[in-house]
Amino acid sequence: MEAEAAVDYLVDERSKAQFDIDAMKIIWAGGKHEFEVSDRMARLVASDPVFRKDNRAILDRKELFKNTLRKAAHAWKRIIELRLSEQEASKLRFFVDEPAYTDLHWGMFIPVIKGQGTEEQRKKWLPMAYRMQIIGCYAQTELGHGSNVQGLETTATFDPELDEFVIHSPTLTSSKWWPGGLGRASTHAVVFARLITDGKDHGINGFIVQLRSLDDHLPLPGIIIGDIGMKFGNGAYNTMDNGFLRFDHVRIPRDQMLMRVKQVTREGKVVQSDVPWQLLYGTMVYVRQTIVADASCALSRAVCIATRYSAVRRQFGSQNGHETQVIDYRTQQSRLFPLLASAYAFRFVGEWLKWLYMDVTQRLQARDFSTLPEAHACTAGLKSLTTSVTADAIEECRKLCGGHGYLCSSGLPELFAVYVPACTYEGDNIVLLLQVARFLMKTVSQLGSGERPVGTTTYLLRLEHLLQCPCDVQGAEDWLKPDVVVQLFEARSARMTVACAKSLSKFSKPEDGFMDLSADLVSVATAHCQLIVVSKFVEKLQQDIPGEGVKQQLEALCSIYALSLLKKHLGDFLSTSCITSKQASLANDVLRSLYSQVRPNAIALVDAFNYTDHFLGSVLGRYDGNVYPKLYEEALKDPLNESVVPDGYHEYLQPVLKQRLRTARL
Ligand SMILES: CCCCC/C=C\C/C=C\C/C=C\C=C\C(=O)SCCNC(=O)CCNC(=O)[C@H](O)C(C)(C)COP(=O)(O)OP(=O)(O)OC[C@H]1O[C@@H](n2cnc3c(N)ncnc32)[C@H](O)[C@@H]1OP(=O)(O)O
Ligand SMILES: Cc1cc2nc3c(=O)[nH]c(=O)nc-3n(C[C@H](O)[C@H](O)[C@H](O)COP(=O)(O)OP(=O)(O)OC[C@H]3O[C@@H](n4cnc5c(N)ncnc54)[C@H](O)[C@@H]3O)c2cc1C
Repeated sequence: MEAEAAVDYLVDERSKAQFDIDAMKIIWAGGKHEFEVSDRMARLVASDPVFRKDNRAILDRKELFKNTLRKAAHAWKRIIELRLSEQEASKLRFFVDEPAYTDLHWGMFIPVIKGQGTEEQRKKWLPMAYRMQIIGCYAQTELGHGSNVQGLETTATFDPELDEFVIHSPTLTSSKWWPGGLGRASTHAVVFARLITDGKDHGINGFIVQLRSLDDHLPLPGIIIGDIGMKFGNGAYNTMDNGFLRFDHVRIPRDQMLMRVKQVTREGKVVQSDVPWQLLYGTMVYVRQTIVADASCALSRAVCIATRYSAVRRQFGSQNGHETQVIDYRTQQSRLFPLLASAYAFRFVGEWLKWLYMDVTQRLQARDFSTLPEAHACTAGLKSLTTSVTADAIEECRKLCGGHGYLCSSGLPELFAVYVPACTYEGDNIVLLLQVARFLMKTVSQLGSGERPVGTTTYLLRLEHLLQCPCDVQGAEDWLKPDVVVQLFEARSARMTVACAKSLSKFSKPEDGFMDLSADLVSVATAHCQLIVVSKFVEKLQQDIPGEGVKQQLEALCSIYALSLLKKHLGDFLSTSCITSKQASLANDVLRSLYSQVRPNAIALVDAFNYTDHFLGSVLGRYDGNVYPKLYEEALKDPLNESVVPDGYHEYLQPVLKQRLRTARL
């Protein structure tokens, strides 16, 4: 193929933008400093050949894993050499874009010790972990139980004679199963086990357990350990060594029990400290909050690929002598632009959730535990909502790219395979929504007793009004009023919550009601979480938004986000009499005009994510839009094309062909 001059096939598209894209980049990144760090780290990774990732789909598991170890070691080397800050290091790992044991070491092992260890324990273990002299993972889930944490079977029995705990796996189903980084890399784990003293079961607690020798990496006596095997997709999450682990009466010193929530004294007495026992679940709250932030990254990445490709791809019709760009089809817009709007919506709700998490952490330090239930409900619900939408959206983006979306070189199959377990890990999404519903039912039931709802449930204080208020939409333009839209989402959520609470009250045992009504409870929780996302988008727009045209674009996206949800869940809004069918029809007209408003800005709106071609890893999403020659080039690189005649021709193809020839002659 001839060498081509550098051409930007999307230059016309970029010239149509009606807003200051540099200002939007800063909004997306969360600030100037965040933008600068992110941009610098992305370029650093993209320019380093060790971080190449275009061969992942064709490496076998062993090569793939070794390559991941190599990249993680190289990343660590660069972090040390360049003296990167924690923020820079974490961005660098993010742009390396390969699931690895380091995610669990930094993302769960260190946080669990920070959150559940005593001061003394933090002083002992964290410096070693920060220097990576030990590598840790989070070993909670077992073969038999994941969601039901209280059902875990691993035991930690106190032996007062030797002042030790004996960690044991009494059954096959008690084998730890899934922890990332456990299979091959970790030297240590925080293991969740039943605390048993003097024959009494005191429930679940975390214990720091060394798994492998720090000299030769061999498992320590009594430890049976390995990788659980290949997972969904080629490459994808198979760079991670999710592992199994069994204990045969493994002894650890008493001071390796994480003792912030419960302590065991030298005599074997269990002392419950004054912090709520639910702090044992605190690491999950922290990680769920990071997963929400991560959802906007995965979603924006898929949307960036699908949007750029939709502007390049032409099929049918005629536009100034060319066929029509597929992005100009209304059907393409109505599938793509709500996803673009969701990417921005999740970005802002993720920012807010980070703030909420920091707020609850500070309160906990000051021994104010009042906002913990709300933080749990928000992190659980938003983790569930954003990951489910993102996983479905990546698949939708693949379809938006037609046949080429199915090629690995589009980047979408791998993105989907890596992303989709987010609907399961850190809490199955349905199980988490049921937690939100439980919280809402409790909040409503306490309204009569004078308990004031807080934070995201404050709207329930206006319950009487929300149960009967009509929707204030007379003409199409009313749908663009944020207060009208927010009140509508509040009314829908309040009405669904009250209806479910009424149905629940008919059961003599609340648990029976929860079982029977669980599908409705999930819908209630979803409505509440969607309200949170819409409100936080609206609140973001009430802040100072610098940059020409930036606020207008975000306003359009906010309306698209809310109105496309309205369209998707029309049944909820109509059946609760929140809107009339006439109002629904007006909302649909407004959506169409909003799509027209976004259309000329679509490419600039995805450019604002500031993704490098290396990070996107997609021929279809290339910044320059030079899709076809690059697709051709990628095809030629496939190992099947290394020889003109394939391996196996002489054994398996030729004999068949020859036989057909003989048959034909007969
Ligand atoms: C840069 C960082 C990178 C980090 C990694 C980033 C991304 C991830 C990448 C890859 C994946 C990697 C790792 C994955 C790890 C894991 O998956 S770790 C395992 C996670 N496991 C789960 O999430 C299990 C889900 N199950 C649960 O959370 C609980 O068991 C469940 C809440 C479902 C039920 O618990 P149970 O005690 O049986 O519940 P109740 O319903 O009776 O609740 C009792 C009360 O406790 C409250 N509560 C429950 N959970 C929490 C919590 N987390 N915090 C605060 N409070 C909580 C609940 O509301 C009840 O309160 P009331 O009594 O009603 O007042
Ligand atoms: C890629 C990946 C990485 C992971 N990493 C880790 C890790 O590092 N450390 C760790 O400890 N764990 C890890 N896990 C485990 C993960 O946290 C669990 O798989 C997850 O919490 C779900 O639990 P489960 O597998 O028991 O699902 P189950 O609870 O068995 O779910 C099966 C089905 O039952 C339904 N269900 C379950 N309970 C209820 C209920 N009460 N009401 C209604 N429906 C219900 C669910 O909705 C689901 O449809 C990982 C998992 C994956 C996939």
